[in-house]
Amino acid sequence: MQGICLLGATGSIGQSTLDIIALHPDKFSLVSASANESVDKMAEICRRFKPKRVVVGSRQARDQLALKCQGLPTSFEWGEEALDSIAADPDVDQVMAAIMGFAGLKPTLAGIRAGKRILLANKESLVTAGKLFMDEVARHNVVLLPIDSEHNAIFQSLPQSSIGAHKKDVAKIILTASGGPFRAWSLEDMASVTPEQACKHPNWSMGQKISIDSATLMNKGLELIEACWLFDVTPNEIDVVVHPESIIHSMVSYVDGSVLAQMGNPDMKIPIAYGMSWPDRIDTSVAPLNLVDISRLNFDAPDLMRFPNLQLAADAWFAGGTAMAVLNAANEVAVAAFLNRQIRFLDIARINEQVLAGANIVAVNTLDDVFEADLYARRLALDVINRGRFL
Ligand SMILES: NC(=O)C1=CN([C@@H]2O[C@H](COP(=O)(O)OP(=O)(O)OC[C@H]3O[C@@H](n4cnc5c(N)ncnc54)[C@H](OP(=O)(O)O)[C@@H]3O)[C@@H](O)[C@H]2O)C=CC1
Ligand SMILES: CC(=O)[C@@H](O)[C@H](O)COP(=O)(O)O
Ligand SMILES: [Mn+2]
Repeated sequence: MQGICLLGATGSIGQSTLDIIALHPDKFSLVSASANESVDKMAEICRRFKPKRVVVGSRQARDQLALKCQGLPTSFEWGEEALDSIAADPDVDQVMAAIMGFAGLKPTLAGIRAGKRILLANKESLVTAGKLFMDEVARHNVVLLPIDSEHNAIFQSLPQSSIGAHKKDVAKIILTASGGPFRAWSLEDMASVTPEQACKHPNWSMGQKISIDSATLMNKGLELIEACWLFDVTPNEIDVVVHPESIIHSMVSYVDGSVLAQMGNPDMKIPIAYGMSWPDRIDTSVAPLNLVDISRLNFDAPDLMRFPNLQLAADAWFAGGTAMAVLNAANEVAVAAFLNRQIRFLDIARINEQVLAGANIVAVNTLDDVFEADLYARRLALDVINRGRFL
C-alpha cells in the first residue's frame, strides 16, 4: 500500500488523482491532502477518503473545515510549515505536487528532502528553481516522475533512467502543443477575448491558470524549460510542434531516424496513474484510443508572432540565472490580472516581455535567490500593470 500526500487536492489534477486512488483502494491510500481555500470541496474529500492530515491556507479556512468535518479521524492544520510537514510525513510514500504556481515549490522541496517519490505536476516549481531543484532530487536520491502529459510522454519514450541525464542517441525531443482555443485566430480577434473563452481549452479540462497559459502558449514555454531541466537538454534540442488533437502527447526522435511517441485520449488520469504505479501500469478507466474514429492527426509549426510567450521562455532559458523565475512570476501576476478583467488577453505577453526586459537578472546560488527574484518580479509586473506601461 502506497501512502499518498496530495498537494492541491481540490484542483483538477487533485480530482484525477483521487479518481485513481478510488479505483485502486488496495494499492493507494490518501494519507494527507492540501487546499488553499476550497473548504467545501475539501470537506467532501475528507468524508470520502478520511486522510490522516489536511492543510489549508488560513486559520479561518482550517476552523471552518474542522467544524464541517467533526467526528472524522483527520487533523486539520494551516499554513506553509504545515504544508511542508505533510509532504515529509513518515506515512507518506509519494507526494503528488499539484498546487498551482510558484506556491508549490516549498512543499515539493520538503517532499524531496524527505526522500519521497515525487509526482511532479507543478511545472512552475521546476521552471523557477531549475538546477537547484534537480540537485536536491539527485542529493536525496529521489524518484522524480513527470506528470505533465508531455513530459510523461517523453519519459515513456526515452530509454530508462533518463531523468536528469542526457542520452547520446537522442536527436531531438518533439514537444507537442494543442495551440489552445485561439490556435487559428488573428491577433485582431484575440485582442478582445474574455477569460471564459480563454479558459475553454479544446481538449483538456484543467484549472484556470494553466488554461490561460495554454491559450497564450506560455504553457508550452514553461514546458520547454521544464523539459530542459528534466531531460538535460537545451531549447535547441527541442522542437515544438502544434498538434491540435492532443492525441500524441510528445515524441522522442533518435539518431537512427526512429521516432517514439506516447499516445492516448487526453485525460490526465493516464500520466497520473503511470507515475503512481511506475514501473508497472494499472487500469485508469480511460477509454481506449480509437484511431479509426480519430482518423486524422495534424501537425503545424507554432506562430511566434501571434504567441510571443514561447520565444520569451526560450530567451529566459538562455539568459539563465533568475530569468526563468522572473518570467514565471510576471506571468502569474499577468494571468491573475487578466482573470480579474484588469488587462486584456494580449497584454499578458506584453507584460511578460516588459518585466523580463526590465528585470535585473542575477545568478541563482541559493533558493533565497529564487524567492527574491519571484517577489521582485511580482512587484515589477504589478508596477507595469498599474502604470499601464505595457500599452
Ligand atoms: N490540470 C491539468 O490537466 C494539468 C496541470 N498541470 C499543473 O498542475 C498544477 C495544478 O494545476 P490544476 O490542477 O489545473 O490547478 P487548479 O487551479 O485546478 O488547482 C490548484 C490547486 O492548488 C491549490 N492552490 C492554489 N493556490 C494555492 C496557494 N497559493 N497555496 C496553496 N495551494 C494553492 C488550490 O486550492 P483551492 O482549491 O483551495 O484554491 C487547488 O487545490 C499546475 O502547476 C499546472 O500547471 C500540469 C499538467 C496538466
Ligand atoms: C494536460 C497537460 O499536460 C497540459 O499542459 C496540456 O498540455 C495543455 O495543452 P497545450 O498547452 O498543449 O494547449
Ligand atoms: Mn502539459
